[in-house]
Amino acid sequence: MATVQQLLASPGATASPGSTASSPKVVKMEIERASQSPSLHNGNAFGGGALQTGDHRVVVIVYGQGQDQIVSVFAEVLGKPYKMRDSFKDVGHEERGHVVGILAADAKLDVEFRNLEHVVAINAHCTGLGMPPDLDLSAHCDYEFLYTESPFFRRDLARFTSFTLGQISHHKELMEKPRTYFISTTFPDVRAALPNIDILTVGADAVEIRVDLLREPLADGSFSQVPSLAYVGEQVMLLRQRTELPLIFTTRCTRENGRFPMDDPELYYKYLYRAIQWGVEYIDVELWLPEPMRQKLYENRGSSRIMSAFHDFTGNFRWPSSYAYDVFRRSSQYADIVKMIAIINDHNENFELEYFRSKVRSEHPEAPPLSAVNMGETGQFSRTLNKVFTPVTHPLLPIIAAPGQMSTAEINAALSLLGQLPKKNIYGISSVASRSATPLAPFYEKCLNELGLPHHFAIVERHPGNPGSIEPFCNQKGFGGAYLDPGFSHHSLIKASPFFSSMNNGSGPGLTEAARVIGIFDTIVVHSASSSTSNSSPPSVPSSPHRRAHDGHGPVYHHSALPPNTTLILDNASWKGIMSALTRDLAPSAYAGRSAVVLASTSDDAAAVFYAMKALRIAKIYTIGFRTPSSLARNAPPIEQFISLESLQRARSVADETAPFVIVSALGPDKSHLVGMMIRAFGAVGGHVSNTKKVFLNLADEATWNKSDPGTVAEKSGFTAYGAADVAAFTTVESLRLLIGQNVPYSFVRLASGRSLF
Ligand SMILES: O=C1C[C@@](O)(C(=O)O)C[C@@H](O)[C@@H]1O
Repeated sequence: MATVQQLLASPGATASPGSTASSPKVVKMEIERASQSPSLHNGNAFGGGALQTGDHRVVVIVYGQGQDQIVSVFAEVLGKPYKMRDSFKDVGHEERGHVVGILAADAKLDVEFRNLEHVVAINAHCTGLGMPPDLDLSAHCDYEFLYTESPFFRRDLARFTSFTLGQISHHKELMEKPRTYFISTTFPDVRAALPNIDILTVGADAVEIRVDLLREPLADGSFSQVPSLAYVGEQVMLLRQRTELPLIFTTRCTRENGRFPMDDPELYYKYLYRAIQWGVEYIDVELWLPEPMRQKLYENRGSSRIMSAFHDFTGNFRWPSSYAYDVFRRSSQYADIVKMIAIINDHNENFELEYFRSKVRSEHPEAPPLSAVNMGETGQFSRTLNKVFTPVTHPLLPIIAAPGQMSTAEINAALSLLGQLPKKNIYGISSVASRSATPLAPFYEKCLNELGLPHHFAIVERHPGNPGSIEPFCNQKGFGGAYLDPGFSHHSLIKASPFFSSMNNGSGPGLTEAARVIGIFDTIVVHSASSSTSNSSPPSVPSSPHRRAHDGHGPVYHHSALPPNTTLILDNASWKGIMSALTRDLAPSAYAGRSAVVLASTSDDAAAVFYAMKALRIAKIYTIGFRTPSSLARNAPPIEQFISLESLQRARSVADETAPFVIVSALGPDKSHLVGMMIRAFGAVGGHVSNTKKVFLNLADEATWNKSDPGTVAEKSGFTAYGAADVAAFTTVESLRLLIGQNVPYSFVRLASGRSLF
């Protein structure tokens, strides 16, 4: 597989920016070429992040006394075997492909002198033991993972590992989204937020932790002026254990409406760099901080992204001034996002901000995206117009983080009043059987309400034998998109529907790469060129020739009641649901180079699985129960059909890392004997390569299985099992993103829909 070498700075052993420590470490990482990864190809991502091959150095876990089991959990998440060693100098070339554990007391002796090209050091510290992490180890390791022994949040470890080691990244996908929001939490102790975190974060793409607002209680009953690193670390850990959203780490200074003192800039470096080591996705770096410090943070940001921050509370700031352009220029130097926020006196200054926004965008197309709003009531209008990481509040928060902050629902209501968010009809198109399995209507209504969206949602039935029966729902002025459960073949749709086949001068509707390769679509996205909010546009414009034939040529549908500047795009969300479920507790690397067994009765049931497998770099797929058409096989990992017992035996006898590692079944209870046989056949063999448990995913509706649920059987045979419910919830997150353009976290989907529904 072709790779490109990219130089990425990784956080390494560090010193303060003013010290004479060596220059930032530059480490070679292999990043897959975009065009070869389904996830990148599509401009889409899984679980909120695009897949990359990441950091290839030997991962060394520094663990505390009595905590050696954490090494095996890291190894399991990464899908690697592990070894214990006594020092960093013992980590040689034989350790390649392994995770290595070194006891903290031993690691302290030579962590500073480790070979940075060869190893990446993670200080794993259990906060439950009552001691803060060792300061030297914190400072000298590349990263630090804080965890609690009980309950142990395996997902947090999978996420930390995938992110810090560069296997997933959220940033690209978020920046492609038409609108992004972050919620500024203002709790003195995040524990107060946790019971409501699912509802608080509906509509948010990231969660800001205002470190300066945290209040660490002291023994004498008072609060420390600045919360200690140990306290902040624990707060970050607690928050991250409970939300899958990227975090933004903010130490807002006193001059900019915060509480962090300004007399010692070094303090900021200490906290912000530690946040990078903790694997926080976004680091807010204020522009007033010394340039060498900002530069050093930027160059050592590893996988984290820097959000430069500038606030002006004087009331004298003017968007048309050369000062404003200078602030943008200086911010851009060391930032992945530039944030500029000011107090204004007159409503017209909102329009000045819009002019500023469009000017910097057109004059500096290469500059980082700009997130800019005005504060106070007068500035609220600008909060409805900003599209990149708009800060939002929520009624459940104790205080607003800045004057004039609005909630996502308030912003949407304002957009709606201004005619920027017209009411649309969104449909769940299902067959009779799936309709009873997933009554999603109340859930969608709950989401639309919570987000203050004016849309109307309805479940409608389609005639199983007639794909064209969906026409009347789609060919209407207010059509706002649909999900289809189950999805169906776009070829059959085009054949059966004059409305769809006549689109784009006869080329048909747009197709995303995923829908084209999989052959099945399960989402219809409406892309309206005139809608400034683009609330239902897809994250990327598909590259199919169909769409290109139409681009920019005015009215396209001959018989359509859809507005002429509207394009329908067929997408597939299921493959991402599958991939998100498979990578919930494992890093993508756990799948790379392994093989899979896929059971289904038709290739249509397996197509989305194949696409997910390709993105996960599965090396081979064994199939059972169906033949794979060549069009599907061309875009999938190499496929071998089990046609005899011998071929099955051959696969069973593979003893290296290419042995079957994951079984995905789409077969119903009537084929339970076959599913059980495969589970037994592959449960006990080939498990010696790493200590990672094999994975079983049941895509068939769980409700129909009763006692013989193959997930339970698989767990008894040593698999980690996931079910259709997990995939359905992740797929719903993806459909909502595509249809209403807003993020509804997985945990909320599971919570609001009720477990029994998924
Ligand atoms: O920078 C910002 C934006 C903000 O100041 C606002 O105006 O909404 C709120 C802060 O919490 C955040 O860090």
